[in-house]
Amino acid sequence: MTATILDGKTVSAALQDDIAQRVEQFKAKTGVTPCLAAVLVGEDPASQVYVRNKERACAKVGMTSQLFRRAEDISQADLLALVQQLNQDDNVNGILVQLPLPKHLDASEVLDAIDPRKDVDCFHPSNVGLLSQGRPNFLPCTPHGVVQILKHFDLPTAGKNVVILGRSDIVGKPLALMLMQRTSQTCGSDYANATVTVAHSRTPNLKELTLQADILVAAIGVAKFVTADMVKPGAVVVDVGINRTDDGLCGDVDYDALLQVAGAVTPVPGGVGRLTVTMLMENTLQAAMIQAGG
Ligand SMILES: NC(=O)C1=CN([C@@H]2O[C@H](COP(=O)(O)OP(=O)(O)OC[C@H]3O[C@@H](n4cnc5c(N)ncnc54)[C@H](OP(=O)(O)O)[C@@H]3O)[C@@H](O)[C@H]2O)C=CC1
Ligand SMILES: Nc1nc(=O)c2c([nH]1)NC[C@@H]1CN(c3ccc(C(=O)N[C@@H](CCC(=O)O)C(=O)O)cc3)C=[N+]21
Repeated sequence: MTATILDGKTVSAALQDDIAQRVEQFKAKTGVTPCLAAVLVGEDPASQVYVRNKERACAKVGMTSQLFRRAEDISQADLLALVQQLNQDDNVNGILVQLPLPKHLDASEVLDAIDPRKDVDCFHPSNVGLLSQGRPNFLPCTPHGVVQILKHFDLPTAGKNVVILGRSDIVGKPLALMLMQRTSQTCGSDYANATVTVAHSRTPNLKELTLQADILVAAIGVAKFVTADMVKPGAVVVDVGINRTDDGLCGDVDYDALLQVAGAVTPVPGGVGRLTVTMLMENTLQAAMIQAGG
C-alpha cells in the first residue's frame, strides 16, 4: 500500500485564488487594502519560515504586510507599547505576534493586549472562548488549515477517532475544540463531530492510543517521532511539525516509513504549513471586513 499524499500546495493555491478575488471585491467596494502586521522578537527558526511565507502570500492575494522586527532583549513595556500602537493604527487590520517569545517576556500579557478584532491568530481569551462555545469570531489558522486539507481530499471527521499529539494553545487544544463541535463554521458537520483524544508528554502508552486513530495529528515538535508501528493501517496522518534538521525541514512523523502503512499523509514541507499561511490571509480579510463595518 502506498499512502495518498495530501499535498497542501494544491489546496492552498485554490483557496488563495478565492481569497484574492474577495480581496479585490473588498478593495473595489471600500478602497481599503487589508493589512497584516507581524511582530518578530528574536530569531526562532519556525517563525522565520512563517514570516517569509506570510509576506509572499500577502503580496499574492493583494494585501499589504508590515514586519516589526525587535531585538531579543526588548522589554515587556516596549513590546506592549508596540502592540498598542498597532491596535490604534487604522491601517492595520490584523496583528500577529510571533511565538515563542523570549523567556523574560510574559507572552499571555502581550497576547491579551491585542485588540480582539485584530486577533488573526485567535489567541485572545474572548476569541478562544467564542471558539470553545462553537461560535467563533476567527478560526485559528493551523487547525483551520488541517480541516481545509481534510475537506479538500474528502476525508470527513464525523464519527472518526481523532488522536492529537500535543496540547498547545496554538495547535493541539484549538484543533480538539474545533473537531469536537457539532459543526465546522466553514466546512459543515462532516468536518466536526469527531471523538477526540488529546495526548501529551504525560500520556502513558502512547502507541496504544495512536493505533486507535482513524485520523492521527502530530503537533509536538519532535522530528520523526511518529513511526510506522504507531499507525493503524489505512489511517490518515496529518503532520503539523516543523523541525529544522541538517537535512532541511522535517515534520513530526517518519514520512517515508509511513507511506507504506498510512492511507494518507501530509508532507513537510508542502503540507499543513502552507495552509496556516493561507488561513491567516483569510483571517486578515475577515478582520478588514469587520473593521469596515460588516
Ligand atoms: N505547520 C504549521 O503551520 C505549524 C507548525 N508548528 C510546529 O508544530 C510543532 C508543535 O508546535 P506547538 O504546538 O507550538 O508546540 P509546543 O512545544 O507548544 O507543544 C508541544 C506539545 O507536544 C507535547 N509533547 C512534546 N513531546 C512529546 C512527546 N515525546 N510525547 C507526547 N507529547 C509530547 C507537549 O506536551 P506537554 O504539554 O506535556 O509539554 C506539548 O503539549 C512544532 O514543530 C512547531 O514548529 C506550530 C505551529 C504551526
Ligand atoms: N503567533 C504565531 N502564530 C503561528 O501560527 C506561528 C507562530 N506564532 N510561530 C511559529 C509557528 C510556526 N508556523 C509556521 C507556519 C507556516 C509555515 C510554512 O509556511 N511552512 C511551509 C514551509 C515551506 C518552506 O518555506 O520551506 C511548509 O511547511 O510547506 C511554517 C511554520 C506558524 N507558527
